[in-house]
Amino acid sequence: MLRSLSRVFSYVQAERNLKSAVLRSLWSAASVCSDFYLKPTMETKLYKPPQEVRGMTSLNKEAFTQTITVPALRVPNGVLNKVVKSLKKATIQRPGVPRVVQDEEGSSDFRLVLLDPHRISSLSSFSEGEAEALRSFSVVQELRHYELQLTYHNLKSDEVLEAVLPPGQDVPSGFSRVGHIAHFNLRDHQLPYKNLIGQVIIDKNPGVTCVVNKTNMIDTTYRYFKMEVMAGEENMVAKIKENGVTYEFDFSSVYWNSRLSTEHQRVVQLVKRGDTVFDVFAGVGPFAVPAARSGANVLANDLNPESHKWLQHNCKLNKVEKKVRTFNLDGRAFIQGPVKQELPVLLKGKAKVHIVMNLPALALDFLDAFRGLLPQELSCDENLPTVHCYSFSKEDDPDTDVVKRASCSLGFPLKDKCSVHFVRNVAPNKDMLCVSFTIPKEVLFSGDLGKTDPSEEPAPKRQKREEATDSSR
Ligand SMILES: C[S@@+](CC[C@H](N)C(=O)[O-])C[C@H]1O[C@@H](n2cnc3c(N)ncnc32)[C@H](O)[C@@H]1O
Repeated sequence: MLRSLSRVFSYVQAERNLKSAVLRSLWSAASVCSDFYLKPTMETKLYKPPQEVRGMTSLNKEAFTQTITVPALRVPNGVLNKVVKSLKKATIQRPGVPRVVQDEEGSSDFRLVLLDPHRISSLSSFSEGEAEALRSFSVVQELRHYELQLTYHNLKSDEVLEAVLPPGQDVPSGFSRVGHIAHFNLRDHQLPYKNLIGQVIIDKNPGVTCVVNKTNMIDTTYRYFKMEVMAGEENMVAKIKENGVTYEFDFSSVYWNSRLSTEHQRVVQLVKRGDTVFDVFAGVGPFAVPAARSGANVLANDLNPESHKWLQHNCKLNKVEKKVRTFNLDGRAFIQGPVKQELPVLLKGKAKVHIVMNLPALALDFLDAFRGLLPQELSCDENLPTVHCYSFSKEDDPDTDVVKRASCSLGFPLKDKCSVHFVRNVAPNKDMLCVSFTIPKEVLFSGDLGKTDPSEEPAPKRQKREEATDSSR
């Protein structure tokens, strides 16, 4: 909010120096015409808080206050709205700063329209369209100086952070948000300012009440990052909506990645009413819950007891607890237990069976759990389950890489019998992909784990399993 208005200096003197001939002709009809040249200091200071704030580690909002000078136009009330509309790109655009203020000469018939000094340094700065509009509304061609007090509240977060952090070092530019929690991956040089950064992010982002820094420590099994609160409340239980479904979970102890929402939706759209979904690495339910809402029967599993707890919670929250059976098992035990038990009946039915395996760092290695899962006498060609298995790849040809590794784990060549979907680039030279295929009957019913020859080279390099710096998990 504009705090104080100081003096208005009127520059009402004959125009001598308009640069553009076009503008000159547009404006020459007027008797009084002035040019407005901002002193360089005015221009450079406008969006930069005072030097004293440099190096501040504890936020002192008052230190950011400064008075700046901006150009202004005195406009009759009758045409005010039209003028503001015509000058949309020339008016000052600051959070909490009005574009129109009282006329300091005290006339209630006029208002001052504040202009952006980066755009308007003289009358000749107006575009032809703007100048034409001013002329048609008979606005007197005179630019005034207006002294405006800018405070911390009028600054954007990157302006505050650029002013505080050491010059030349990058400020944290972006963050991800999960409900009320903003999470950062701060660099070492930013750590001394972590409390201040957190407070600024809370102040400048409505709805953010907790800011955390994800440390480089990832829980290797359950895939959640260790994090510390930089500012705000310590409440880590987030409530979010993804594709119309509400989830709640403790962000500090389970896996969640908002960047997977499109992928969750893509897979769930393949599921029809009456189908069965086995979600081997279910997390807090972003495949399982919407699939159940679509009318599928779901068996969802996660090894992390906290994920399992929130998975159950989310089933209740979305009223699908009767459609979802939850398990707290290792993925292999889930495949060789509940999946193995349910499949024989499902194979005889018409409804499809989907098996989702989203643990990209390791899921391909779990595919061997399907080898000989069912006895030979149940062998059939119909209605074999479809697997959607996720993987990271750092190879030049990631599609070929994941197909090779899936084939190797299954002990069966999948080439030409699967599709690969690119999910997202998670780090430089590191992609996340989803390989989808029908489990070959030779795999599911072989009864012999060692006999089948994949007839393909094993992957040249094993994926490095842990990437502490990988924010994707
Ligand atoms: C990448 S997350 C995916 C979660 C969820 N499907 C999603 O898309 O957001 C992988 C999940 O697998 C779980 N997990 C890790 N190792 C596991 C294992 N051996 N067996 C079962 N679940 C496991 C983790 O706890 C985590 O919730």
